[in-house]
Amino acid sequence: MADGREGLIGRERKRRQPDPGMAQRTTDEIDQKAIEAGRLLFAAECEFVAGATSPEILPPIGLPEVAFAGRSNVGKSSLINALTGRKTLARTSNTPGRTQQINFFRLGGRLMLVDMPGYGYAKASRKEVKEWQGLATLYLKGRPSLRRALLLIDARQGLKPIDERVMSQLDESAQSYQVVLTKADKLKPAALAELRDQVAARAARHPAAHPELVATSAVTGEGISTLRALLAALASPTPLR
Ligand SMILES: Nc1nc2c(ncn2[C@@H]2O[C@H](COP(=O)(O)OP(=O)(O)OP(=O)(O)O)[C@@H](O)[C@H]2O)c(=O)[nH]1
Ligand SMILES: [Mg+2]
Repeated sequence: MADGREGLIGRERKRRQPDPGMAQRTTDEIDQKAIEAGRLLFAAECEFVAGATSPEILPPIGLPEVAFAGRSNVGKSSLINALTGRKTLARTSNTPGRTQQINFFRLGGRLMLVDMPGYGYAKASRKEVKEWQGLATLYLKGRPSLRRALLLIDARQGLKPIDERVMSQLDESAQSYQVVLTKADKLKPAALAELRDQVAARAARHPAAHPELVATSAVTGEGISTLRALLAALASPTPLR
């Protein structure tokens, strides 16, 4: 299936079976419902609300938040654009380190999408790198409204030592996170399947990592409806002011 729903279906089926309220529905109907909930959420209005360069100007706690984190150039901003179906909502660039602040996008009054500055970018001045990463770390560690961090990994590069360090940091702060492969269009299906297994096995050693791994492409749309469905489950059920 082109949008990578297979993984979701397998695990959701296991997880949802004991729920007595679901007894009358088939598992496929439930999966379709999740996909539809994701479609609906991401069809809603999405607007830029704030760009924070220091902890004092983070927007007030409100909506549940999902942060897009990962190395510079991994495709964080592109994934936000692909999910929301808006090409230029988050600024993307060929130049690593483009997103230099934490950008907040309010989706349908139900979820805040948070575009993080990338890590592992060597060219910026040391002071700048320290400042962005200080802010990012502070945000990831101490934000009560952060429901999940998505840790993006470039499918062409796989998990790097710096990603593992970030994962360990998230484990230590008990911040739930989920690995998302990006640029899946760059790999042949067999190589992608192998990478998925490899990364999933490594992620399984990290206590705060969510077991589900999603492979995405902002170019082909692979995995986008699956990720929308997963994020819809984290959103506020009703719009908040
Ligand atoms: N082939 C392919 N290219 C992608 C994909 N997603 C992003 N890119 C490209 O990767 C480059 C970086 O994308 P961005 O979305 O700006 O990456 P980022 O992680 O936000 O980068 P920083 O903000 O600098 O940390 C751009 O040239 C994108 O066009 C994808 O799914 N497939
Ligand atoms: Mg960016």
